[in-house]
Amino acid sequence: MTLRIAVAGASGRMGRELLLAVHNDENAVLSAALDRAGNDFIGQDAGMMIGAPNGIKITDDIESALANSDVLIDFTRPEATLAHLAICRKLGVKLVIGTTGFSDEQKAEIEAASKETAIMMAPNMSVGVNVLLKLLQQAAKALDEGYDIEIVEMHHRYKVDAPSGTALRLGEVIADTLGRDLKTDAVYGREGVTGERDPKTIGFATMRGGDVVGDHTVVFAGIGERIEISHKASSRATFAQGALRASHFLGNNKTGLFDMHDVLGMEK
Ligand SMILES: NC(=O)C1=CN([C@@H]2O[C@H](COP(=O)(O)OP(=O)(O)OC[C@H]3O[C@@H](n4cnc5c(N)ncnc54)[C@H](OP(=O)(O)O)[C@@H]3O)[C@@H](O)[C@H]2O)C=CC1
Ligand SMILES: O=C(O)C1=N[C@H](C(=O)O)C[C@H](O)C1
Repeated sequence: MTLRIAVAGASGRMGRELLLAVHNDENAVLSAALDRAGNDFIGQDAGMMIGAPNGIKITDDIESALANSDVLIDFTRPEATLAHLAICRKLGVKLVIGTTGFSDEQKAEIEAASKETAIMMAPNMSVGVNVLLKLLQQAAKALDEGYDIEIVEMHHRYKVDAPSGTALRLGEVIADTLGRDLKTDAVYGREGVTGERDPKTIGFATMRGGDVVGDHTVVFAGIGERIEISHKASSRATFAQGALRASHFLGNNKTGLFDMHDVLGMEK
């Protein structure tokens, strides 16, 4: 069956990559392209974003755009994703959410909506990062005592949220594995006379610059040795391929909240 996929934030960095991925998928068709009201590309042919006109005009009319769509792929901003979510919920359109930077309340709203339509949400849709999340559980179990845990991430100069959604997920997985609570144990950057490191903390360091697609490193630092586990994305195509895979996965589910481990068939 050909899946009808709508893309939100169509003129954005991920939006363009998603348009290309859908264009190249013989089992999917672009059903709509959305962008923000006032965006320069509203009314233009979405295919122009990838040099292949397709007759689908970029629109800010969410409801009309989604009326003939099976799935919406959304890599935008939290407030936009929630506006799209409300319409997806109403129309029963499935949703792949790549947006990061949600508050706890916003995440709860997404979870509630998943009782009415199927949703896949992941801060990082690359296969590599989702394998890294699994490796981390093993490493954290073995390195619980005597190793300080720090998470370092670097992204391009245009990124608006920090730490990255992926870095936060890495921290959550480590905290869950070790029975710790990231809400109390996270330290987001250090400055001045900080005192010695509290062993139960999980530190985060954020760098921004240039065109870095997405680098993440988890450091387990002990006395006499240090383990570093890294993932470096060199192209956004890896995220778009994950989103496309997730869209097809949702085709088989009516409701529920899923993550990339479900999509990839990896053990929970
Ligand atoms: N899960 C994953 O694997 C990945 C997640 N991401 C996340 O995806 C999101 C987007 O990243 P990126 O593509 O680089 O960002 P961009 O800024 O390049 O694109 C965002 C798009 O969303 C649109 N937008 C912004 N606000 C609204 C709004 N209120 N209503 C409708 N549309 C809106 C923007 O329009 P305008 O330009 O007019 O503001 C733009 O087209 C981020 O949260 C990022 O962290 C990124 C890569 C991978
Ligand atoms: O904004 C980005 O670019 C990215 N955001 C995601 C995040 O916040 O983790 C994933 C990826 O690293 C790129």
